[in-house]
Amino acid sequence: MSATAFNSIFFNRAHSSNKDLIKQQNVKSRIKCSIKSGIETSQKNVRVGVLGASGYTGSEILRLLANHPHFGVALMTADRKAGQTISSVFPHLGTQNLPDLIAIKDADFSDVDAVFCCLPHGTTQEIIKGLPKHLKIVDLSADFRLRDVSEYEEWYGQPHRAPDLQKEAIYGLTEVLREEIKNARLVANPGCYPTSIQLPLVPLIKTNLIQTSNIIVDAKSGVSGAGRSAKENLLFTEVTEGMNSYGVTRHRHAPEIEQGLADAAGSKVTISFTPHLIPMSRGMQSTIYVEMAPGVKTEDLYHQLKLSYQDEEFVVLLENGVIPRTHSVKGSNYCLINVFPDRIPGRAIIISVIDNVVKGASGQALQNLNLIMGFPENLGLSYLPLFP
Ligand SMILES: NC(=O)C1=CN([C@@H]2O[C@H](COP(=O)(O)OP(=O)(O)OC[C@H]3O[C@@H](n4cnc5c(N)ncnc54)[C@H](OP(=O)(O)O)[C@@H]3O)[C@@H](O)[C@H]2O)C=CC1
Ligand SMILES: CC(=O)N[C@@H](CCC(=O)OP(=O)(O)O)C(=O)O
Repeated sequence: MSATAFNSIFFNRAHSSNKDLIKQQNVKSRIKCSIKSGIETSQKNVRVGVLGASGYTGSEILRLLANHPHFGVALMTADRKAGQTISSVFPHLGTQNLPDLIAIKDADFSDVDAVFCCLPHGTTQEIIKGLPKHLKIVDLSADFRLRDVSEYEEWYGQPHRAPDLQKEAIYGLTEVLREEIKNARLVANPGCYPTSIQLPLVPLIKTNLIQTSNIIVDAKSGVSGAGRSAKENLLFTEVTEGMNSYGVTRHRHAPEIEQGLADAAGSKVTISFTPHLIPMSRGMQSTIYVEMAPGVKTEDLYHQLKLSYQDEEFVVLLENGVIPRTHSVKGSNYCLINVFPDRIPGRAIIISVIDNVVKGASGQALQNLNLIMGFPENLGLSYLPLFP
């Protein structure tokens, strides 16, 4: 289908009244956010802001948007790097015709349709609370992921600053909550560990193939998962040639994962979860140990996952026996999964890999904004991985 045909389908579907249609066409004609990516400026008919564009997830959104036929970057913010050009901060994006980085307080959102919010958790609630209500928002931070604000306060150690907005937020695990996301104004994009863990477990729990009482997750992340700001434990000397677990028994992603698994089970679920930092820049593996329901075999888990994801572009069950590797998802929006029999009867081992910055953050965020705006959800995302 041509991009022009997409445009007319999109505008007819998403904007039913003539008034809205004219408004959108005006927005389209005003667009100046040209991008030297082979996609014509005139086709970029949705104006997008990237808040936190000088960070890892913000820059990854910009990389993905370079190949998006409809989303043009109208505005980009930074904190310490406000006032700088994108090519000085990220030379790999310097070929793109992007606006300069500005402080959020100087941003004018009147001509912007949607924002990706790529800001640190804890500061995001206050910022989103102050944004104009016409904006569609995909928030990559953890600030709106936990439905229960008291649980947020317990795990994040500070009061929730936007409890009313929390009620409106839809959790953005795309393959699981697609229909809800389509109608959302504010999407709470999942954390990277929660994405890699829930994608394999939710279908197995929903179909009662595994016990929910004894789930153990051993997960590993590349260092970009911790963001771009300088921290002592992220120095090259601290990270290289070694690995370490962190957040043992108390990582803030545990309640997020348990919330999603409890929704699938219809009852409370508690997991053992230990994350590790390993010396690579991007990538994430979750190795998940589960106890199967009585009479269930590993092949049943495999077939159920195959069935659940048979129509999904980005969640892929590998061939029997093939081990998922982080190398095989680098730079892409894929989640690769496989299931193996444990030597202990009745138990299975599930391995799930993603790129933490793509499917674990910016890629899934783009999938979600595509859905909200009525576009095919894979637009801008059909990259093959960068193996090796
Ligand atoms: N990295 C990852 O793999 C994942 C990250 N996330 C979440 O996404 C969000 C962004 O992460 P990431 O890109 O890694 O983080 P970075 O630290 O790399 O980037 C943070 C961005 O926010 C800006 N910023 C920092 N403080 C403020 C402030 N007080 N007001 C306005 N802007 C501010 C920074 O600007 P400047 O650089 O100019 O100071 C920068 O642009 C976080 O909430 C993170 O937890 C979610 C999933 C995975
Ligand atoms: C390696 C590393 O430090 N990873 C981060 C998780 C990244 C992520 O998904 O973070 P949010 O929940 O903040 O969005 C961590 O463990 O806190």
